[in-house]
Amino acid sequence: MRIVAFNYRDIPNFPQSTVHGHAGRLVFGTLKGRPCVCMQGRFHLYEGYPIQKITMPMRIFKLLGVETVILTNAAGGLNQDYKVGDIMIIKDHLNMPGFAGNNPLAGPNEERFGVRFPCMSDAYDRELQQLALDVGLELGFSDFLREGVYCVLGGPSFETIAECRMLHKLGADAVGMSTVHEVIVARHCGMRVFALSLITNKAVMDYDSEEKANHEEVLQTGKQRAEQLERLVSTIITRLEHNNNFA
Ligand SMILES: O=P(O)(O)O[C@@H]1C[C@H](O)[C@@H](CO)O1
Ligand code: HPA
Repeated sequence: MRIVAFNYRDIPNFPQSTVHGHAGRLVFGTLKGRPCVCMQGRFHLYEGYPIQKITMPMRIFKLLGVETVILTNAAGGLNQDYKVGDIMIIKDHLNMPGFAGNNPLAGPNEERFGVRFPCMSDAYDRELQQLALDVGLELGFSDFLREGVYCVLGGPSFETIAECRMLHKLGADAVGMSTVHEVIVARHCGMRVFALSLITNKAVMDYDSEEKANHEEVLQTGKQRAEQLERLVSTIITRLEHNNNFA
């Protein structure tokens, strides 16, 4: 497979990855015959970037002709049935920074991308969720494939026990520090969105627990499930190719 990669630092006005484990490259290539562009590393609020800057790649992708965006993240599991290593198909989100007015679409609306008040009740494409479940079944991944609600916080501190308990009560199954802002901007400009969380750690919900969330565990679980995640995503992409409804 031929790929062409650009370091973020060589792309004018592109933000730089500052997080350990995020390579900071934009990779163009074909995956199972379909043209793709892949971000090796994303941007987060906690890196200090304005929210419009961390979501800028979504608008670049739209201008490049991208129709479907597949987002992945690492997240802490709030749902007590979840295990480390589970892959959660995101069916909805809670946008905590958005509750406080920190929304990537705040400010003058860019009409060439989308409407002032975009709907978010259909943010996560249901056909793609079903496709992922079907593909997961075929690949024998059903034991660790889940569906749930992802909650974004600003980070970079991990959550307190009280915060985890509250988020769980509010209906979140997993908590993280990314994705939702990208989803909002991608949906605003009409791209189809599918998103997955890898449950890299269990959120600490109990004052007797000795467990502590840490980035090393997040990276380690990511490595352990990387191959399966790659098979899941690449097989989903293959199926997009075979179904005109998805093109
Ligand atoms: O970019 P994601 O959301 O996958 O990364 C998560 C959130 C923090 O950046 C980091 C914490 O370990 O992982
Ligand atoms: N909380 C927030 N973000 C995360 C977590 C977590 O427990 N794990 C990976 N990213």
